[in-house]
Amino acid sequence: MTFSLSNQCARHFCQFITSRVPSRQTTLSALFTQAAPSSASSTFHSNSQLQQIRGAQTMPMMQSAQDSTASALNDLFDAEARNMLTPTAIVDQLDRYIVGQPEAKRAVAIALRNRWRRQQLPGQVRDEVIPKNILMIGPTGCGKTEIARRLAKLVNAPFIKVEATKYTELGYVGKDVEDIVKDLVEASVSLVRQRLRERMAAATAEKAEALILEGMVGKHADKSVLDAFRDMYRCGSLDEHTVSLDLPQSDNKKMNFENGIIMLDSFLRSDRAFGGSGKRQENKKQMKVREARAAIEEQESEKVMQSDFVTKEAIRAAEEDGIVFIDEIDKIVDGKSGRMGGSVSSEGVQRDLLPIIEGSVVQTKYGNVTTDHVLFICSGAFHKAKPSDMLAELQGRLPIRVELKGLGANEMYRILTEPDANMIKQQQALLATEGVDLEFTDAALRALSQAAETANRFLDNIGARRLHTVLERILADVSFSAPEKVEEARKSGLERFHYLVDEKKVAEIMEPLLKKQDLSRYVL
Ligand SMILES: Nc1ncnc2c1ncn2[C@@H]1O[C@H](COP(=O)(O)OP(=O)(O)OP(=O)(O)O)[C@@H](O)[C@H]1O
Repeated sequence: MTFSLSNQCARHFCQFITSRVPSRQTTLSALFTQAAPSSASSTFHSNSQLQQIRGAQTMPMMQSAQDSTASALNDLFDAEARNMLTPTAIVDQLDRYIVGQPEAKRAVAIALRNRWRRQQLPGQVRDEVIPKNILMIGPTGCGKTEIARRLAKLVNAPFIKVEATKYTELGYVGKDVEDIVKDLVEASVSLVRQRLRERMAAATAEKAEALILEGMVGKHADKSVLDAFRDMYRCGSLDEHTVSLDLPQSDNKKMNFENGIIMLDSFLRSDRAFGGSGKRQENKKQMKVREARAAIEEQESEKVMQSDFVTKEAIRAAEEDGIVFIDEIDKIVDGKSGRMGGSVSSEGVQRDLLPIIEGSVVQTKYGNVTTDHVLFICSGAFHKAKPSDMLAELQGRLPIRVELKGLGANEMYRILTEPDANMIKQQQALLATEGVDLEFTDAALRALSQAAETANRFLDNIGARRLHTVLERILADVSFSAPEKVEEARKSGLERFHYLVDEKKVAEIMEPLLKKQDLSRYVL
């Protein structure tokens, strides 16, 4: 079995050998069949020779892996970072992604801060404080969902968006309103799992490293040897090398969860087993280092994923931090006829939604979930019905009303150019992967925004979503032919293909389309 060492690693390793372990120099140097700094890689034989260097002491790495895992789990939702999120800081963050709509941003920032304030209160008062839910009123595509979604992301809150029209009065065919809470818990479970994975990444990597190195150099290897192997492991030189590992059984017992503190019993037990003191079924496996790393990391995170901690934390996060965005609430409001979609009473759906928004307990497969402190953000255009047509009780539960403005050409231009990772940057990044340098003149961006606004006026007003269709239209040619264009450019000695979108190009593509409204209905 052979494995490769990159130049850098080889140099690193040689320096290490000569500077730190002169007594082992001959043995370790003999492992290299080739260590010329100019060669692309160095090769040395492994398994049998590795046996020669197995020696003295093992590093106390297990303990540090456990410590970092425990701390990763205990600060899963960045409590410290949340403390810093004042309303001003929240609005500043939202400004990075959403153009304008200052009132709506302020309203959600206050709602979020109120949540934090509530969590600082002593138990009894805390339970009395109910969230002030929000009603966003504004045309389609003006940023209502985006504000709520970004807000949730900012604080890692479980978030779901639902369409009010999907829910029907109890007893009718359709989704049951309780599904809202069930979906929220599912979102919360996914979020907790994802956060755990991210948080445990360092700890599981550390654990994998410790186990693999132990498998390679033995439990009693000299510290200097272990350090040398760690250097090689970290620069990937051992990836293709085979290691024999005593993997823990995957059916580890679930972790316990008591008083909000995770008991890492089973985790520690499995570590002890690796130290040789625990009694455990033998499960020796030969595998490549890179496979072993993936297997250990997966197994370590699965141990936590299957624990009670995930469900308990998911329910807590849904109850305390959950945000439910109910879109098209105006579609279940019809003051005059009291009918929705010709079949089910809109008032009935509103009545069904009420207990969820007011606060009730819903049974889910993960356990009971109380909705008292879930933040509900309802939204609608309210072109026909008015907010005052809603059931009085529902109106009372949505005390914060904010109006969002429709988007004109100027806002469209800002949406195109201002947010982090805006549409233009995205397109440039996509085409750059092919070797295309995409450039827009400022006049082209203005013309494009104007065309989007005109299309919204003549066709349906779909807000900023129109920018996507217009931009796709303008870039359709270069998107299709990018590989060939780059090839041609390279043949003529250029590294990359430059594609300029100027005002003229926008006019050439958009003007004929905007003149033929029948056609633009399909392509824009
Ligand atoms: N003010 C804005 N700033 C930045 N992007 C925006 C803005 N308004 C809309 N967008 C973009 O347009 C798209 C649609 O926006 P969003 O989903 O927020 O619409 P909405 O107001 O919730 O409408 P609907 O009720 O139809 O869902 C999203 O991709 C969003 O990023």
